[in-house]
Amino acid sequence: MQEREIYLDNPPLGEALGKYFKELEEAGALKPTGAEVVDVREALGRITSEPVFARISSPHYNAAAMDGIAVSAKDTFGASEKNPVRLKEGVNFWPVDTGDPLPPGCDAVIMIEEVHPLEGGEVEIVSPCAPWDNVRSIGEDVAATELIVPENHRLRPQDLSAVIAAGHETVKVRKKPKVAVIPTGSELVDPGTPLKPGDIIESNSAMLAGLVEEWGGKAIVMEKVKDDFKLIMQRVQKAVELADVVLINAGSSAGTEDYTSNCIKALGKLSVHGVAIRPGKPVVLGLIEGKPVIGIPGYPVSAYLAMELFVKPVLYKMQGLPVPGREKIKARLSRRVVSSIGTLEFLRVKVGRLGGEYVASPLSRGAGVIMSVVRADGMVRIPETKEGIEAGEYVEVELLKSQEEIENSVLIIGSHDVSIDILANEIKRFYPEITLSSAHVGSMGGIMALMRGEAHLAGIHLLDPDTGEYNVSYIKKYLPNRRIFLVNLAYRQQGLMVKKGNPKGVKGIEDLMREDITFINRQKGAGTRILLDLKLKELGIDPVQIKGYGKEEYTHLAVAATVAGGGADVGLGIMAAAKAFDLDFIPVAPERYDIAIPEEFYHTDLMQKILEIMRSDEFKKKIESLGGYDTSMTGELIGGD
Ligand SMILES: Nc1nc2c(c(=O)[nH]1)N[C@H]1C(S)=C(S)[C@@H](COP(=O)(O)OP(=O)(O)OC[C@H]3O[C@@H](n4cnc5c(N)ncnc54)[C@H](O)[C@@H]3O)O[C@H]1N2
Ligand code: MOO
Repeated sequence: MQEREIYLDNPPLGEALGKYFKELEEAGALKPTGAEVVDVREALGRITSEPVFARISSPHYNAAAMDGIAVSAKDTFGASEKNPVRLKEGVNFWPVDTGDPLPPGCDAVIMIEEVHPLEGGEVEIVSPCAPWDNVRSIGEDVAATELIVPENHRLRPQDLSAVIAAGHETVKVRKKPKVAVIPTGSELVDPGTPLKPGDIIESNSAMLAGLVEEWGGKAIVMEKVKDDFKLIMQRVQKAVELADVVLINAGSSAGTEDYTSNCIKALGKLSVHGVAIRPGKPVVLGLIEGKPVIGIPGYPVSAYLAMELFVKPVLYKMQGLPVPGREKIKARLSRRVVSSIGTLEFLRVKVGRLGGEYVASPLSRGAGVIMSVVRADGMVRIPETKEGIEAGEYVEVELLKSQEEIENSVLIIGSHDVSIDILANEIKRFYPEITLSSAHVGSMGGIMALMRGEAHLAGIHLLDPDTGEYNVSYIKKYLPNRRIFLVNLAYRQQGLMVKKGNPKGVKGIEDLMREDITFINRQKGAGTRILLDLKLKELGIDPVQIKGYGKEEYTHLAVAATVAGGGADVGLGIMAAAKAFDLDFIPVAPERYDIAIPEEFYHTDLMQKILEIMRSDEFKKKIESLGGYDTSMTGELIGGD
C-alpha cells in the first residue's frame, strides 16, 4: 500500500485559529492590501484606504431652498395683513427656483405660495421674513475640509453621493485581495459534460468564488487539476504568483491521492492539518512565500464551513475590517442529536417560529449534502464537551437569514409530494416574502412533528385499514386535544414502479411474492408503507415472502431512483416519481394527500395566503400536468376536529 498522510490529534478550533493567525501575522500575511484609485461611481462596496475629506463645500454658494422670490429680508420687515409690503421685480425682488444662487444683495427667499402678484411687475407680501429663511447657505451639507468617510469604511450608495458632492471624482480604496481557487481531483468534470459513473461535476469552485466575492475579495478560478502531485505543485506555484491567497480544493484528507498538505509542506510551511470540527475536519492551513494557502476539504459542506471559519477572517483582516458576526437567536431543538465528544459540530438547522418561540430542526448532517446548507436557516454549534443535545434543549442559532425571513417561513413536515415543491414555488412567485420549506419524514413523522410543535403543517396520506378513510382517524388518535383542519392537497395515484417496458411483466401486488422479483420498500410510518401492508393483508400475503421488504427508502423519488438504478425490480410510489425516472407505472390505488393545519395557524394571514394559492386554477393545472393527480378537491376543507 502507498504511504498515506495520517493526521492525528486534531487541535480544537480556537487553538488552530490562534496558531495559524499568529503565524500569518508574523509572516506579515494579513497586512491590509495596498491601495488603488477608482472612479467614485465604481467604488460601491469598496473599502476606503484613507479618509476622504471634503475638497469643496456643498452647497458652494448660497442657494434658494424653495421656488419663490429672492429678497433682502430687511425689505420685508413690518409686513402684515393690514400693512402689506410691495416689492418690485429687479429692484427689491428676483424670481428664483430651488437650487438657484441668491442674487447679490439678497439674503432670503419667500415661497411663491406666499407671494401675491400685482400689476406692473410688483408683488405684495403680508408677512416678513428673517435673514436666511429658505436659503441653503454655503457648507450647509458639507463644509470644505470636513471628514466625509473615514479609512476602513465600506462605501455605501449614500457615501458615494457625499464623496462626489464634496468635490471628488476618484477615491482611494483597498485593492481587493486576490484569491486563487484551484479545484483538484481526477474525477472532476466541467458542468455540462455528459456524466459517467464516478464523474463529479466541478461545482465547488462556484461556491468558493462566490464566498470570496461576498467577503470583498477577487476570485480567480483556475483550471481544475488531476490528482497528480507534480501538476498540483505547478498549479499552486502559479497561483502563489498570481494571488494574495490560495485555496486548494479537495485532496485534504488521508486518501492516497490527497496531496494538498504535502504540496504546502514542499513549497512552504504547513501550520495545521486537521481541526477537531465536523464537517471540515481535514482542513489544511499553511503559508507559501508569506501568503496564506488553505486546503479546503472536497465535500461541499466541509468546504463551506472551512471557508467560513478560516478564509473569511483572512479576507476581512487583509481589508482592515473586523470580521462580521452573525445574528443569534435562542431556539428550542426539536429532536435529539448525538455527537462525538472532542469534536465541535456545526449542525445545520431549519428554524421556525412556533407557539411564540423559535424551534430549530436539524437537517441532514452529511458533509456531502450541500442541500443542507441551501435549506439551512442557521447553524448550531455542538461543543466538543457534549455528547449531543437533547430534544427540547435551548440552543443558540447563528442565523443565515434575517429574523424577518424566519417569521415568514412556514414549515411543512411529512410525506414528500412533488406538489408541495410546486406549492412552495407558487407561493414564492406571488408572495416573495413567504417561504414554504419542507422536510420529508413520512406521514407519521409529520404527525409527530405537529405533536412536538416542530412544524406549522403536516403533509399526510394515512389510510385507516379499518375504515378505508384517510387521515382523520390518525389525527384523532395522535392529536386528541388539538383542533386540526385537514385541507386536501390532491388525490394521487399510487402504483408499482418498474423499469421501462416492464421487463419482468409485473401486473400487480401479488407479483411481489415472485422468486425473480426484488422489492424496495418505504420506511415504517410512511403512508405508502401502510397502503402496501393493507394490500398485502387483503391478498393474504405474508411480507416475509417478499424479497427486499426489509430494505427501506424515505421518499418516492428515492424508491424510483433505486428501481432506475437496478437496485430493485419494483417499488410502490406515486406516478410523478415514476415519470421523473422514466419508469413504467402500474396503478394500485388512488389516495388522498391532505395538509393538517392546527387551528391556531389556520387563521393566520400566512396560512390564508397559502390556501389562496392552493385554490388557484394555476396551481391545480400545474399539479394535473404531473400526471396521476386529481385536483377536484384541492384546497377544500375535509373536516375539522
Ligand atoms: N480514511 C479517511 N477518509 C476520509 C477522512 C478521514 O479522516 N479518513 N475524512 C473524510 C472527511 S471528514 C472529509 S471532509 C473528506 C475530505 O476529502 P478531501 O478534501 O480529501 O477531498 P476528496 O476526497 O478529494 O473529495 C471528497 C468529495 O468531494 C468531491 N469534490 C471534490 N472537489 C469537488 C469539486 N470541486 N466540486 C464538487 N465536488 C467535489 C469529491 O469528488 C468527493 O466526492 O474526506 C473523508 N475521507
Ligand atoms: O469533517 Mo468532514 O468535513 O465531516 O466531512
